[in-house]
Amino acid sequence: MSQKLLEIHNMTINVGKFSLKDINFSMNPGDYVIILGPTGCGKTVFLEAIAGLRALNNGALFLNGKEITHLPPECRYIGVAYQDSLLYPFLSVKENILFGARARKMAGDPAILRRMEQLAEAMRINHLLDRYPRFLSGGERQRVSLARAILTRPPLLLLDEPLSSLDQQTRHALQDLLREIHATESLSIIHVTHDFSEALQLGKRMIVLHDGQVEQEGEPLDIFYHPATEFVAKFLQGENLIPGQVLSQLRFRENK
Ligand SMILES: Nc1ncnc2c1ncn2[C@@H]1O[C@H](COP(=O)(O)OP(=O)(O)OP(=O)(O)O)[C@@H](O)[C@H]1O
Repeated sequence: MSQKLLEIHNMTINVGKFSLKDINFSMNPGDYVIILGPTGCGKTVFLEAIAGLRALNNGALFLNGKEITHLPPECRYIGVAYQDSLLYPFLSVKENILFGARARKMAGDPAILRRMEQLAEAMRINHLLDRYPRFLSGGERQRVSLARAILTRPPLLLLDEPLSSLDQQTRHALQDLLREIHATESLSIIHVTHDFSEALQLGKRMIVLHDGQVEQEGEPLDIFYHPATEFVAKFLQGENLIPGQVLSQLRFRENK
């Protein structure tokens, strides 16, 4: 059997009055997994635990078969991009993209500089390399943030609502880009969103979280048509997608 990329065994995390309870999860290399759920259900805590920013109260994490439960974030080499692109305002686009490489003393390596240029072209930001973040649009900032997160080819990319502060047109363009780079860069992605139509556009697999627990797991469309619990049914009903619209969105995805 092939090696799992990520395995989570009985993960429990208590933060204040909230608990992420006894999560079991695994993914294969190349998977694009969506974590969907309402505000406050624990999506960010889930990602932060994988990134190493939250300690577990119970359970264990494995990356490529190696236990990482107690490994600090900088030793996990996991890429992360957030809703707010969190670019350094005093660094140019080029310097922002190279930031992680600089921390790992790779920024002067000609291979990394070539990789940065090739990525900037793939992300359609090669004309922006000398600009500073305050002179970029929201969509351009997110492209830079994604390029920075994947520059050093992380084994896993974590996306925490990276598109939710963008207007609809920019969001759709970035969804196309994410689909493209997932394939061309052979990325493994966990993408947190509370937007089911985004899940439908991007993920082959989806986990619905509710109050710190996995409520349902499966293919997005399958979950839409066969919600396992009343909560999932009501949550997806709230998306106001009628089945015809769901199918047309899927056709859009398959035609791409
Ligand atoms: N440091 C903390 N102290 C106390 N409670 C916390 C802390 N961090 C997070 N929480 C709580 O944990 C719960 C889960 O938070 P989390 O940020 O993971 O939710 P989320 O699903 O990502 O929500 P959203 O979609 O709004 O970003 C929330 O109730 C939040 O208030």
